[in-house]
Amino acid sequence: MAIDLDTSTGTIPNYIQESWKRCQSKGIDPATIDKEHILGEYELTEYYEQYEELLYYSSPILEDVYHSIHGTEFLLLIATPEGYILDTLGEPSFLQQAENASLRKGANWLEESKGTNAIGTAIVEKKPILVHGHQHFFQDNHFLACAATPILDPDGQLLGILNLSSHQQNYHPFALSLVKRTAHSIEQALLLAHTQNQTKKLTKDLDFIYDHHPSSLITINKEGKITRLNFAAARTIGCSEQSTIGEPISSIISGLDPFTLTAAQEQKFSFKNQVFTTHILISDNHDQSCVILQGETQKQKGELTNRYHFTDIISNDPDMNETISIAKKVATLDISLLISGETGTGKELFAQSIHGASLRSDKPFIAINCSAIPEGLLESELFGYEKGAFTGAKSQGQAGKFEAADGGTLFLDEIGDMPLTAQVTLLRVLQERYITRIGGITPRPIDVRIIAATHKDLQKEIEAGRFRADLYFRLNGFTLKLPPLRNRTDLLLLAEHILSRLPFKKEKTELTEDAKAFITEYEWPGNFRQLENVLQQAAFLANHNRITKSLLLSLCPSSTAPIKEEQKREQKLMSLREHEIALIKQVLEQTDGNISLASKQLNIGRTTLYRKLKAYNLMS
Ligand SMILES: Nc1ncnc2c1ncn2[C@@H]1O[C@H](COP(=O)(O)OP(=O)(O)OP(=O)(O)O)[C@@H](O)[C@H]1O
Repeated sequence: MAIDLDTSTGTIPNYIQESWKRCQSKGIDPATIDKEHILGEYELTEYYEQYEELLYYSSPILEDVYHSIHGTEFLLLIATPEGYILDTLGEPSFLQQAENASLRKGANWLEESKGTNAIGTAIVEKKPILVHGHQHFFQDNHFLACAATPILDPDGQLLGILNLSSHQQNYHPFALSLVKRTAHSIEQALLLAHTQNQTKKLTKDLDFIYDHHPSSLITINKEGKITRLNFAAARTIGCSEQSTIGEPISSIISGLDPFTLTAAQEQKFSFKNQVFTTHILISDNHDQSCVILQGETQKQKGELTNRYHFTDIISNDPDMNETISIAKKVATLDISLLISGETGTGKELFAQSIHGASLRSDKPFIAINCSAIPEGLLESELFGYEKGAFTGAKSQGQAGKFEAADGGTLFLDEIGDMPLTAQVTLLRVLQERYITRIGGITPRPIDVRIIAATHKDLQKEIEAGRFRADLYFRLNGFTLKLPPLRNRTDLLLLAEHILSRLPFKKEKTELTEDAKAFITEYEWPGNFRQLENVLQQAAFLANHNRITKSLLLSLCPSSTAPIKEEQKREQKLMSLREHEIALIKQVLEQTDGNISLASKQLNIGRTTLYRKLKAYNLMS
């Protein structure tokens, strides 16, 4: 039978006429439905996955609708924008007829397959469609009355079609409005879920920004107690998050009174030898305030401020404790000190702590690394120069480290690497307590305490003619020897300390029993710094916040087992050395030879890097 396209009666809606024309132009025969393709289980599952969200949020709503119109002969269904029916819900008495007409899961109801029909035409028109009886293009479907409407996703894109079908005799005039209201409820549910996800994501992003913000951020409640702090704040105040949450901010940061903080006014206070400015952000409900601490580094003429104190030295080792108590005593005596110890044993930590406990603590602590400065420049760095003293000199001249440290402490790191000519000048300065800038004639009095440090055996250096004996005796008012990690009995305490103040980790990281055994037995050639590096990396990589022995082994180059015997140690040091040389070369290449950048990437001090470059003959 041909469809009568004479619509002069005006009873056929336009969208039906348009659809009929589309079907005719495609040559679809209204008398025969083509052999249709019904999705198999596998294909259907793929669609279920693709439209999981639509099905998840629509099914409880469809259940509700089903119960409210229960008893009438109808079928509710959800179809994809590709026309495939994904889910059906209906009265068993009508279900069989519907199935016979292919209103079932996996069937396709695009106009191309089924001619004019509510699902297919709603997909084309993207609006609610009612197709009644003979308005269906195929004769076999004339018994149906179907109302369908698009379901849009939160971005307004077509996500699916909701359709209500019944026998045309049972057609209810409210069918279309029911379908529209139901589709609207599904869209609302999708929108709500979408907004909640967005909010969650935003909260996550804001959390990330808070945690990783370079400023120190501390959130306090109305009672002035800390409710949250970020990594920078934990570093600034030197406490882990676990130990500070719930504590009054004034007990953690003495000098900061939370009750006098206002958004309008900054407050300045002094903490750990630094001046901090607070800015405050007050949240809407005034229950939580975010305090921003901004440190103003007290750079007093020099380049390095005193940061460490004796309280920063972690130890439960009898020898180390003895060294600390001696250091505390000699700190107040205004004599020169020599600190010896392997790399990473804490020489600079001690030097800063001694300065902090000395009568000079309010004056500068200036550090200079004698191995890091090219031989020809060391003297001008130490003693300064007058204008025009040499090519490239600043026109107004420059004060040296001795002048910068005036009244305070000058830390001469790696003194064993100081060239002999500079040793002569240094000795003269220490004897006369005057310096004369290079190229100048005016002697300037200086009042500086010298703390020198070395990882070398200076006695051997003297014997080899590389270090002046008279300078050694002048520097060595007292010698502090720092034990290497392998001789210490408190490695687990150090490890726990390092793990408790990880800048990037909030949860507690634990060591398994075999990891603890490994830590106490391993040789740790890089001492504290190596232990710290390895544990930080391990904490980062650990599964379920548990550091295992095998993880530590993988991070300690060339270590397959704890190494105690001499022979094994030799072997390890050899391969460690090779590994290290390759790594240093690679990083230097990547950083174009920039020592600061390279040392940062290698996570070692500039001093150590210079020393290694020298030792491995890598200085070009
Ligand atoms: N007992 C300790 N307690 C806490 N931290 C320590 C301790 N010993 C060393 N450290 C830390 O180890 C790192 C290395 O210390 P430091 O720079 O003082 O060593 P160093 O002997 O001067 O090293 P280098 O010879 O390579 O310059 C620093 O981050 C320091 O804070």
